[in-house]
Amino acid sequence: MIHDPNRIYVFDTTLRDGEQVPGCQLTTSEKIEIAKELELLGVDVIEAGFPISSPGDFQSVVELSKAVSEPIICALTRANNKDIDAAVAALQYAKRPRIHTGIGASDMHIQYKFNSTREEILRRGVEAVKYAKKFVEDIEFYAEDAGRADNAFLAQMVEAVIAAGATVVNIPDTNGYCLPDQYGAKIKYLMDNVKNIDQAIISVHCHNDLGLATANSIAGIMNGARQVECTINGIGERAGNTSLEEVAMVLKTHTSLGKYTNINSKKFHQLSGMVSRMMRMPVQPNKAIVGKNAFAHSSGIHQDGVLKFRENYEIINPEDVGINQSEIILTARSGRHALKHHLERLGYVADKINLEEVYERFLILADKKKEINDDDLLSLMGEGTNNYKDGIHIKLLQVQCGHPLVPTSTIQIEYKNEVKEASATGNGPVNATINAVNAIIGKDINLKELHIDSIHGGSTDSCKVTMTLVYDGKTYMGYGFHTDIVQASAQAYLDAVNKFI
Ligand SMILES: CC(=O)SCCNC(=O)CCNC(=O)[C@H](O)C(C)(C)COP(=O)(O)OP(=O)(O)OC[C@H]1O[C@@H](n2cnc3c(N)ncnc32)[C@H](O)[C@@H]1OP(=O)(O)O
Ligand SMILES: CC(C)C(=O)C(=O)O
Ligand SMILES: [Mg+2]
Repeated sequence: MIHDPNRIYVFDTTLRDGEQVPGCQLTTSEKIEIAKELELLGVDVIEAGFPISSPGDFQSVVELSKAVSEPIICALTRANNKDIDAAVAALQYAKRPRIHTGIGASDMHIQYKFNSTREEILRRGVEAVKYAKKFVEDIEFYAEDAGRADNAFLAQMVEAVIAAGATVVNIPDTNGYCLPDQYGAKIKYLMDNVKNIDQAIISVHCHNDLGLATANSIAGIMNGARQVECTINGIGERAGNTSLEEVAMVLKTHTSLGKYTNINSKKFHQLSGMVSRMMRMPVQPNKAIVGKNAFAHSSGIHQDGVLKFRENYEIINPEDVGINQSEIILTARSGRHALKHHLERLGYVADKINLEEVYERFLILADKKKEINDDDLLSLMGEGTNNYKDGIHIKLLQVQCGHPLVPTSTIQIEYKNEVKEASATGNGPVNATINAVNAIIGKDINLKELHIDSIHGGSTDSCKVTMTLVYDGKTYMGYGFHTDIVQASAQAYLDAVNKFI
């Protein structure tokens, strides 16, 4: 244990509370894969399962104990000997085992779940800690539904279980009921009123029924809790648990709080995807930190602001959570700055583009489509007649080909208000067309690569032509779209030529 009071221990319960969610059950090997990633993430404790619950969960705790060396491996039990025996057996290979036992602490649970009394429940909790302590040194006690429990009784319970040997005491807001100031005050009450509180670590375990799990956890930490229980992507019973990535980033972003964890946040993006895929549990797009849109900007004013200075609209550097860079999503709400940004990314030279004209057509397309992707942009640039100020435009194109003709192309192009025409032959209609263009512009151009793809497939489809030209030692890309392969190729060639002419 580290004795710095500002070091917050991260207790990950993705594989226990997270895995309780319907449909999220994992095989042992999937659990091991996630556990190894959690170890690399830097969590301090991995709650591996509830061994009494099924032979499969028991075996998972056994195998995980063997596979993971650095974090503490924790197993959950109810406050009874049978559950604890199972946990002890499952943890036999753990290098640093912990038993997490406990019982309901609210009057609601005491009366309506256990049909019991405070005294009896307190006795059962203490007995469980004492029993578990015979086998494992590190015992965490949970006072279930502590969020709704009477503070004076809770303090009595916490003091008694610490005296019985609990090393960590978990104060769960099991039903996500508390407000942040209530929950913070509850932790403070315990810190101020439990005589032996310095002999244990207080842990926060908050559920998200009112969307307050992260806020409550932070409130608990700021009032003396030194361990936070959480899950990747915030998965867990009902509305979920506190999300690990949110708590870690709150503490990292607000350095003035003076608290820190051992978490390597650069792994968040990858690990969130892995947990989501394995548990078949999609992450909501607007989820903080790891949602698809957490670093995506889609309205023109924001996009302009981000492009000018990232921090105008980003409080977190995406690289800090494992995302290369934020995204500028083109929609009908985007402006010219965003459009220009993407066209430049695709190789178009800004001061050669007729931005006003392209933007006008972009808006018409964007009103019909939710999102404009690269193919749409290339299509807009390939199909437009006035995309380039002073650029070369095709006025006419005619080809003759087929067996046994010699492929011949005649092209008329307009450049700076002058129309020029040439004909040429080639080994095919595309080659003939390129030769005809070269005959007009008279430059030494090397066509390095040519790709022709249909966009969706089928002979009635539009095709996309991508060309790479080398001119004067520099490489230029060009794109063309058309249902006619030769027309699309001529467009792609001139698209690249317009970038340097
Ligand atoms: C807040 C939480 O997340 S707690 C963890 C929740 N996770 C799970 O429940 C998943 C694993 N659970 C299971 O596999 C099963 O429920 C088992 C194996 C634990 C128990 O199964 P069963 O014996 O069939 O009991 P069942 O689940 O129907 O009922 C729970 C029993 O445990 C008792 N119980 C509940 N919590 C506790 C506790 N902390 N300490 C002692 N007893 C408890 C209930 O009062 C009830 O007992 P009763 O039969 O005397 O009324
Ligand atoms: C088992 C306990 C810690 C729990 O998950 C809760 O109270 O939410
Ligand atoms: Mg829980």
